[in-house]
Amino acid sequence: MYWYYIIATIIVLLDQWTKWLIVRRMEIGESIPVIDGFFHITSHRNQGAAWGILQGQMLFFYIVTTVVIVAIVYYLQKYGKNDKWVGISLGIILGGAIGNFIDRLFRQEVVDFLDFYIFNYNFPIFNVADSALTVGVILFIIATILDERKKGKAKNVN
Ligand SMILES: CCC[C@@H]1OC(=O)[C@@H](C)C[C@H](C)CCCCC(=O)CCC[C@@H](CC)/C=C/C=C(\COC)CC[C@@H](O)[C@@H](O)C[C@H](O)CNC1=O
Repeated sequence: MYWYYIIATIIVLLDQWTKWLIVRRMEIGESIPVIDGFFHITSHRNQGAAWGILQGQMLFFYIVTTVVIVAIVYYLQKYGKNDKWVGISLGIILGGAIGNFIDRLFRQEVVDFLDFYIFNYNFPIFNVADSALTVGVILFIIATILDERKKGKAKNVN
C-alpha cells in the first residue's frame, strides 16, 4: 500500500538532487552536449508551466498543484489497493507534482536541464519531475483503459 508513496519519494529525491547539481555546478544558459545535436544538459529556469505558458502565475500553480496532490492522495487511499498499476502511475505523478511544487515554493521558478533536439526541433527544456508527470499520465491512462477492459470482460463472462 505504501509502495506508491515510496515511489513518489524516490522521484522527489532524484528530481531535487539533479536540480541541486545543476544549480550548483552550472551557470544559467550554460549547455553541455551529451550527445551533440541530440541531447544537451542546459541550465534553464522557467517561471511558467509547459512551454513557458502562464509566466509568473505562481498562485495559480500553487492552487492547481495542491488540487492535483490532494486528488492523487485521495484516489490512492480509495483505489490504490485495487489496481497496482493505477497506484504506481499515481505515485509517479505525485512525485513529479511535488518536485516542481518545491521549486515553485522555494525558488519561484522551476529548474530545467534536459534539452533534446528532435529532428532539429528544440523541445522545451524539462526536468526529472516533468518526465515523471508525463510518464505517469501516460501510464495512468493505459492502466485505466486496461482496468476497464478487465471489468468489461468479467461482466461478459457472468
Ligand atoms: C509536464 C507537465 C508540466 C509541469 O506541470 C506541473 O508542474 C504540474 C504539476 C502543475 C502545472 C501548474 C499544471 C499542469 C499544466 C499542464 C501543462 O503544462 C501541459 C502539460 C502537457 C505535457 C503533456 C503531459 C507536455 C509536456 C511538456 C513538457 C515536459 O515534457 C517532458 C515541457 C516542460 C517544459 O516546458 C518545462 O520548462 C516545464 C517546467 O519544468 C514546469 N513544469 C510543469 O509545469
